[in-house]
Amino acid sequence: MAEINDVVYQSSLDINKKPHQVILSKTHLTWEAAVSRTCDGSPSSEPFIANKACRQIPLEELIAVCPEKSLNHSNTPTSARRKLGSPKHDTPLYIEMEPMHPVAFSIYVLNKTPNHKWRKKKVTFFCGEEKLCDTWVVKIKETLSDKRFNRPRSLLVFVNPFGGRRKAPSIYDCQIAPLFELAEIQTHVIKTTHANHAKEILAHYNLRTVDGVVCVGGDGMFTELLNGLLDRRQREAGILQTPQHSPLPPNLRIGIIPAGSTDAIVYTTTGINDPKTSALHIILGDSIGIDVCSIYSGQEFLRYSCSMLSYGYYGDMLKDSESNRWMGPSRYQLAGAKKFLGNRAYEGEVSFRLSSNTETNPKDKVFCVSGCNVCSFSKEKTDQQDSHSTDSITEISHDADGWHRFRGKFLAVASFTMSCRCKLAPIGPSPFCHLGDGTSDIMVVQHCSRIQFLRHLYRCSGTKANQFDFPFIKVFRVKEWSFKATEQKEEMSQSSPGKQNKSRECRTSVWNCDGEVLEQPNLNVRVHCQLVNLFARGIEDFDQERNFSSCCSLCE
Ligand SMILES: CCCCCCCCCCCCC/C=C/[C@@H](O)[C@H](COP(=O)(O)O)NC(C)=O
Ligand SMILES: Nc1ncnc2c1ncn2[C@@H]1O[C@H](COP(=O)(O)OP(=O)(O)O)[C@@H](O)[C@H]1O
Ligand SMILES: [Ca+2]
Repeated sequence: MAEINDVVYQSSLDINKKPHQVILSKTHLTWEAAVSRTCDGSPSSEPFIANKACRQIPLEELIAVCPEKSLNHSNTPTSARRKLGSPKHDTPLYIEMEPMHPVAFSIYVLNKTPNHKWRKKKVTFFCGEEKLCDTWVVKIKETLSDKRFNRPRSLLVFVNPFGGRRKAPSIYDCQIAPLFELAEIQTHVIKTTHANHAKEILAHYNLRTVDGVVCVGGDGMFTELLNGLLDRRQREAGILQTPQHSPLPPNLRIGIIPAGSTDAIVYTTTGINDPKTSALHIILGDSIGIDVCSIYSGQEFLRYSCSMLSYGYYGDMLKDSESNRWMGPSRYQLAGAKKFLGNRAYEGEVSFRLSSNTETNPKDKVFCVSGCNVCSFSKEKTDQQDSHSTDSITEISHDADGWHRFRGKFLAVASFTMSCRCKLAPIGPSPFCHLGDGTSDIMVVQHCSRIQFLRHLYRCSGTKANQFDFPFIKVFRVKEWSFKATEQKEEMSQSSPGKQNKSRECRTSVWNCDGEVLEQPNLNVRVHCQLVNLFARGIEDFDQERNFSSCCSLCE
């Protein structure tokens, strides 16, 4: 076994009835078969192949440790109540046994499976005596509670019983609560009774008693928590929510257990929409800073958002879908098809300030991954005011103040502050968008034929990342932007002028903001780099995962 630094505790313990030397250090739990033996039982002259008999677990991946109350040394489950007497007895006879003192403990280790799905794996250590077992459990728990692991001990959980397929309560009770219990996380669980219930509670709750806030629901429910925490923080700090002020970050991390319709935020921050995976990210204390947009209508603050904000096609689709909430997630497909057939274009002007990160752009083929360099070294963190030159963008007028303007008739205008992966769009409608670079990707779909728009939508649902490669689509990486709808005009009916048949045609759409309708068409939006932290780590490199899962025979 390689030399291990910072040893906290070590002893010989049995795993699968074989003696092992087990070492707890400040960073790892390591075990190695104590004596290697050949097939005939005699000591081997060859050392064990490292990955067959030695296992090293980084403590960041240790989910929990528990004494095994029902195991004795010979690995036979026993019971405190034992059945006696002959099988002929109608009523079995029981005698009370002394409760068993645990002589074994189990650890639950993170098991990364393909497609970013996480599960737990159990390894049991037999100690032979109660005292040694107690010492091991205490030592491991003490080490894991070190601040550097940043694990939550107490959580406030909101369950939205009306989100998605209405399964949030059963998902929480059956899949998530047992995991939190295993990890000894205290929870205060609140089942919401109405929209904005969670936000109301967050306005007054004693947040010092918890280490994080969790929602069991969709993107809309997450956005409620995001707004609740940010509003509270600004109010307490006396920060005005105006376009001239920068919001302060909340002190708590947010966790999302997916139980909504789209679940784009969870998908984009963990790589999958799987409730147990999300719970494990929370238990292990993962943390990632994500960008948040503040949205205003003139000077009036409207709300915060961190995924998709879109006008025209996706706005109309959302508004239409609201009356069909009973359909669950498929309401979006029906409304999407209807609005596609309408092929409605809206006139307006998009203006924006480009990102200071000149080396990146929405088509640069650089995915945001866990530990992403673009996010880590983003210049937007320092809130730089200078935008780089945009000489290559010819159709756009630029002002001396760094603002660029783009006027036209649009089928859709959308800003993506993260790639917004979801089942419908597996690498996201803006695949190279970053979680924490301080920018949003603005997409403008100019008026085009249905077949052209369908080709764009179809490409969004694929994995080639070529949905922007059309002449009628423009994309920009920006740190601030605004939209102004062209003024409505009252139109006199040309067909029957004598009847004075005035018709006011609705020429504006609505905004789809994380699945909520914003009725004000004219918005100004600023991106705040990594303003909130989530219990997640971004999408991990897949090769790394494959290497991990084949590391050890004990794991198989
Ligand atoms: C040929 C048809 C192909 C269709 C591909 C369409 C691409 C879809 C891109 C969807 C982007 C979703 C971004 C996330 C939005 C959510 O915040 C929002 C609300 O999510 P929630 O219902 O709260 O989970 N959902 C929707 C559909 O607007
Ligand atoms: N008990 C409730 N009844 C009705 N609406 C609720 C309730 N709790 C939360 N909401 C609202 O439901 C909206 C959608 O919830 P969400 O969990 O995102 O589901 P979905 O993904 O299906 O839209 C949220 O914006 C939230 O404000
Ligand atoms: Ca971003």
